Amino acid sequence: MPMIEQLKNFIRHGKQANKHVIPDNNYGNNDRYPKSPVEVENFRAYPEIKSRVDNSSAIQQIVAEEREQRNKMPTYPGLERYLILNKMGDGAFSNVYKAIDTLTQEKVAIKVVRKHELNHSQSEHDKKFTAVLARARNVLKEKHLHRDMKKKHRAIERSNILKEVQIMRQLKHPSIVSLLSFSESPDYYYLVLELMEGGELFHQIVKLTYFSENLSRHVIVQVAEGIRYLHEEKGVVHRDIKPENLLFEPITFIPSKNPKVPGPNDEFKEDEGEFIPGLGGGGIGKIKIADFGLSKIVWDEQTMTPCGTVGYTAPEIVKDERYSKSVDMWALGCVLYTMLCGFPPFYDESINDLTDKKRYTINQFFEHPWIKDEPFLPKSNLAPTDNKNKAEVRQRYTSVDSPLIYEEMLQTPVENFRRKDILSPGISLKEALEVTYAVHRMEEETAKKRKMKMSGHGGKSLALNPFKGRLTLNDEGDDDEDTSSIHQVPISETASVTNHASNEPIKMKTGSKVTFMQPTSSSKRSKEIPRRMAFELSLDGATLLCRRKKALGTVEV
Ligand SMILES: Nc1ncnc2c1ncn2[C@@H]1O[C@H](COP(=O)(O)OP(=O)(O)OP(=O)(O)O)[C@@H](O)[C@H]1O
Repeated sequence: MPMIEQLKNFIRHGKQANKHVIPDNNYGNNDRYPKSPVEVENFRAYPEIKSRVDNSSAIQQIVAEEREQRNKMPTYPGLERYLILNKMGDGAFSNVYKAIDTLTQEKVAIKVVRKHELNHSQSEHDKKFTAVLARARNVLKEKHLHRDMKKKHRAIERSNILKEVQIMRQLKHPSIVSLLSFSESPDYYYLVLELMEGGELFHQIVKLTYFSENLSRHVIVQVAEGIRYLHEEKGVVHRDIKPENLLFEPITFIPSKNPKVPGPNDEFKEDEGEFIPGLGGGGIGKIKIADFGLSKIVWDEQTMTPCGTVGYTAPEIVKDERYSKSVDMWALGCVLYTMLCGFPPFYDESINDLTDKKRYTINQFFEHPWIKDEPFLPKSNLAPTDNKNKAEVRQRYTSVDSPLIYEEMLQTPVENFRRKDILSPGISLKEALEVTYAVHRMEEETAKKRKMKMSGHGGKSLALNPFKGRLTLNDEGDDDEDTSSIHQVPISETASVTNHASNEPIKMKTGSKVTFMQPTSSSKRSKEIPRRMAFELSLDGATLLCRRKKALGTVEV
């Protein structure tokens, strides 16, 4: 055992044995160490180190080492109960220390938040904000507005800490760092947290180059469990899921017994060691979500209704994407990508450029080299069926390969490429997935509508016409007949879900309104889909349809 650890053990147990050994105040103060003859006696009496006591020079060395270490640690009024060991990390307004609770002997992490910096623009965070303000001021040219914004910012930061505490207090889950206690002094807020000795997942990704699929799955499932708890049980959206905010408990690293021999084109990867399902690998055991500084409670946990005054919450607020659970789901995907690849999906040195890297527009998609540089794909200015294009592709292809294959492929009916040996007769995987997505979307849209209705803003509520028959999902435009904004689910052209009761196909479009249409309706919305009989899927047990059936009473689907 390293000397320093032995001393810590001594401090821990020695304190239990005799309170006078370690005074309960002045961390970093040399008086904390046994100096008086009585204390030295106590020190010597402690059995675990008795064998070493005879070697006084060794003890002195231990004490000197620890003193040196401890002298670097700051002292905080109100934290006398804790023995601060070392700094584990920091944030914009905080330092996080590893410490020992001398009452319980438990190791903890203490996040010390500087109130002063919440009130003065000294931090990096504030400097950035000042720069933004300067830009805003140039635009606004209104000083009083600038002052208001600044004040507001400080108030927001302060309330963020308290909000973080308020949210964390309610949480109890194996994938979430627990808040053990909260206190404050005139200058600081103290958050005593469950200690995650491994630190940030971020560093481990860097260390191991990237993670194997097994390890990535091990991590992401735990994070997802935490997110599910936050979203489904607590109505909380974290909003800052990233490898820096995912902390881990270390496990012993066991070097790979049969290291994979890398191929000539394989990227170098650090050995991540043996992986044990359920336990972990790469030194990573349990994973927990930390840092709730940007979290929001979006749902009332009791009523499971949107926060805010029900009935007065504007749809914009209810639907606000910044508060949406999908924000965390997006981040979850980014974390998984980062673990598997070793770099994030979106990155740029410049913050401004980075914020531009968001989802592709459809035109950017077509401009991507992976699409654009493929010579045999039809070009956007040439429809795939365009004869000129066909001729061009044909000419290129036949010049490099067998013209026979090309001809053969052209003549082979598409049907022949369908795999008939999977799933139930007549249903392809693609169709199955498309139906799944469509039904999922329908459920989401219905839930959204219900939410809006509950908050009193479902003005254009679910005006379901109880006509037995085809089901269409219309856009939010309610009664307006313009169908230009209706997005067809891919399925609509290729698949249908049969209503077993009426034997009518169910037609699906995306959008937030659900309306039953007369089978014979000539409305623009209900563009007929050729009835495709490629597959049938029983939706008798589908929640959405069952609910609807219940609501309408007369409709059988
Ligand atoms: N419970 C913990 N156990 C171990 N280390 C921790 C713990 N909590 C925080 N840390 C370390 O301290 C760092 C900063 O903590 P945290 O993110 O909570 O602070 P913050 O002030 O909110 O940071 P930021 O300004 O980056 O949001 C973490 O990234 C991590 O390295």
